[in-house]
Amino acid sequence: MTGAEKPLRIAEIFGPTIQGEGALIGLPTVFVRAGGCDYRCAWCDSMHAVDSAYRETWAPMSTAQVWDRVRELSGGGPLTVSLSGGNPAIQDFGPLIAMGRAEGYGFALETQGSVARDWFSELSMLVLSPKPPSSGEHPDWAAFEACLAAGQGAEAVVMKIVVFDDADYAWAQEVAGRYPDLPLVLQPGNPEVDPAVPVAAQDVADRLLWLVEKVTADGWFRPRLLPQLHVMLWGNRRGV
Ligand SMILES: C[S@@+](CC[C@H](N)C(=O)[O-])C[C@H]1O[C@@H](n2cnc3c(N)ncnc32)[C@H](O)[C@@H]1O
Ligand SMILES: Nc1nc2[nH]cc(C(=O)O)c2c(=O)[nH]1
Ligand code: SF4
Ligand SMILES: [Mg+2]
Repeated sequence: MTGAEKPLRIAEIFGPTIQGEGALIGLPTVFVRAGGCDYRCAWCDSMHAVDSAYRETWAPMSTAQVWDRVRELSGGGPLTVSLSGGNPAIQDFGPLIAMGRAEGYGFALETQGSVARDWFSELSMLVLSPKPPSSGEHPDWAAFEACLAAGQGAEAVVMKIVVFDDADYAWAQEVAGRYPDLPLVLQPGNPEVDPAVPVAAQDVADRLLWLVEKVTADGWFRPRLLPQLHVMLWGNRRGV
């Protein structure tokens, strides 16, 4: 590590796999999962990157070390790297994005929209995923709007809302109405987040069907409804 650079805390780097969620669903990608989060969602499927009990498993890595691993896994790529976590926005991924972009890679980043960074403008896609009532968290809308402003220069900004129940659905409709110009994805929530417990693809499909029936019954034609494709394929296994 050089000079005064603060190491990144990295929970895992894995791939190539496919992007299982949202607007880039199905696209081959390599994941960089940052360790640490300012939220504690009741149903978080990535607690190994959130709970400080796992802190010892997060590797301190320089930007160059992270980049070397991404390059190794992607066989020289280029592809669209997925930055997730935890909340990747609580760390400085600006230098990594600059390094990758210089080699023709793109970057998509998933965040709840609680912390804005100027380097959001360098992203191929900023995915903002404000948390619904079932999460137990309460979005700070001023921070969310700062994220939207910071993402102005990004190639795309998308809102992705997880829906577990009727209250989340009503909340998603209300929030979507406040941001009429944002492309919107609704994703059914997965109540089973233990990596050791298998998830039946049919259960994922059933939860998506519940959501499809709601939006079609309501004549709400704006959102795109997508499952967590990786959960259908691999359940909650880590590293895929
Ligand atoms: C693990 S989070 C990490 C990035 C960021 N902290 C966030 O929440 O947007 C990645 C995505 O997974 C979603 N997610 C987390 N747990 C989930 C679950 N049990 N079912 C469905 N989606 C979930 C989040 O809402 C977010 O869109
Ligand atoms: N394949 C795959 N797609 C994903 N999309 C979002 C993920 C995440 O945990 O942020 C994720 C993940 O963990 N794996
Ligand atoms: S904000 Fe994202 S990573 Fe953090 S606890 Fe919620 S779902 Fe998990
Ligand atoms: Mg996940």
